[in-house]
Amino acid sequence: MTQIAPSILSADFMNLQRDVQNLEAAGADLLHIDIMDGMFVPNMSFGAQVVSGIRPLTQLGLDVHLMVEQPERYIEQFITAGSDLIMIHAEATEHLYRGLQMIKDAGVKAGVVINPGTPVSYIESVLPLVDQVLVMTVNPGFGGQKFIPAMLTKVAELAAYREAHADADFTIEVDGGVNDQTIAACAKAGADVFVAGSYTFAGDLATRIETLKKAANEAR
Ligand SMILES: O=C(CO)[C@H](O)[C@H](O)COP(=O)(O)O
Ligand SMILES: [Fe+2]
Repeated sequence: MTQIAPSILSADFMNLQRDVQNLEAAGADLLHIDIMDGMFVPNMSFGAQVVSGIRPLTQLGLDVHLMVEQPERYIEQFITAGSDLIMIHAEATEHLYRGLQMIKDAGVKAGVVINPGTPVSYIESVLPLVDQVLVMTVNPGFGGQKFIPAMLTKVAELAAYREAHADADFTIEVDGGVNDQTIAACAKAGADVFVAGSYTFAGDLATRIETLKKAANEAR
């Protein structure tokens, strides 16, 4: 099933409540929330307080992308803040399995993320545990970057793995440079959840979300 997850990185932070509510009214399926620590990625965004602030404003699931070194230090905060799904980068911790287990033990969905330079084989041992795999289709840290088409082979590899393993029960998400031109190839490769920040906010929200959904569904 296609799910469009607008990233609030492209929202107007001084009018975040308005933008979150407009996204829900416009037909977004999830809210993608980017947390950047200025260490794992060369940019900072905001912390768990913002997730707590958003939580009572919307019924949408909060899809939290932690671009943070040693994310296990902050997992509890993001659970308490009301995240529905917490994703940690495979490259950011020596204790990937432990981090994912911490999230699952709290009854929250857990996701693993891989950077453009990280192969699917690196996360194979955690695939039976996770609810979502996020394939970065840009180098993490900034919105508005160009989609990297070579990442599609990883999406297809994950889709084939899921097909072949009865114990695999994860959605495949793509993040970075997703727009009306790039989404079809992602859907064809097997992605289910599509993050779109700059594209969604560059026009009428409902029209853009609908355009993305239609292009993904037609490509399947
Ligand atoms: O994780 C991210 C950046 O690291 C963002 O989710 C992503 O870049 C979305 O922005 P855009 O759709 O503008 O590429
Ligand atoms: Fe993201």
